[in-house]
Amino acid sequence: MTTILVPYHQDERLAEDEIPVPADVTVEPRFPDGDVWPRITAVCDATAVAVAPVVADGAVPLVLSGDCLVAGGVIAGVQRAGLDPAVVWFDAHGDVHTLQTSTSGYLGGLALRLVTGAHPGKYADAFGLRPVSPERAVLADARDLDPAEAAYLAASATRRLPVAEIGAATVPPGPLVLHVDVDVVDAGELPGLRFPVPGGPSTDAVVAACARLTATGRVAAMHVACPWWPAADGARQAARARLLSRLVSRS
Ligand SMILES: NC(=[NH2+])NCCC[C@H](N)C(=O)O
Repeated sequence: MTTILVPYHQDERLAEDEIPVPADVTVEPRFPDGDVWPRITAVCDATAVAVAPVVADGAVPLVLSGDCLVAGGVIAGVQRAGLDPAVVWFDAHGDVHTLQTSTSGYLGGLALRLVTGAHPGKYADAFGLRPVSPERAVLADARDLDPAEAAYLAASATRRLPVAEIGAATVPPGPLVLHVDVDVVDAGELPGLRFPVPGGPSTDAVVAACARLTATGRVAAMHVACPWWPAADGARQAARARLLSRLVSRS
């Protein structure tokens, strides 16, 4: 397995140990000056450049970043290797806002919607992502939807499933990209998240769902997004390292 670290939240570089995992490759994009969108898509493009050769070699890259928006880069890298993946999106949130519906302005809250084709001029087109059709995207958990997101999903082909129901038979056929925002895990087990949501599945349940999908042999790449604040102390840092190592090994 090749572990690719993308130590960014949007265009902000994270501190050295903010994603405590040993990495084979660290992605360092070259940023244009100015607007945040070309800077975000520079991260996605550099991620795709790192992912594509690993997939083309028949290996499964594991990408770790600080930000859900990196998912598009992972998917684009898998596409550059000649595959047409569906997406399983583990997240406490829907991430299906548009610039018009977001009430917070947090761009990570648009991430899945961007991957499925929203605002292509700002995102997908900039790094050659072919948007994933909404019926080839499944939301795992997404227990904290804003009203506009609930309205969109009620009419969308993107399905929502509890983590316990995620498995070979319930996800789309063909190759898969797994996107796991660590905030899918119950906030009580993972303090210090940017957008904590209680009432979620345990770490064990999330790791088991990822393991069920890995066992299908259809996982082409995995992205673990860590939108958390810097760890407040050593115990919290150690807990994060344990979570990531379990997700990486899916056991
Ligand atoms: N993947 C995430 N952490 N998303 C957080 C989104 C929170 C909220 N729904 C918003 O759009 O502002």
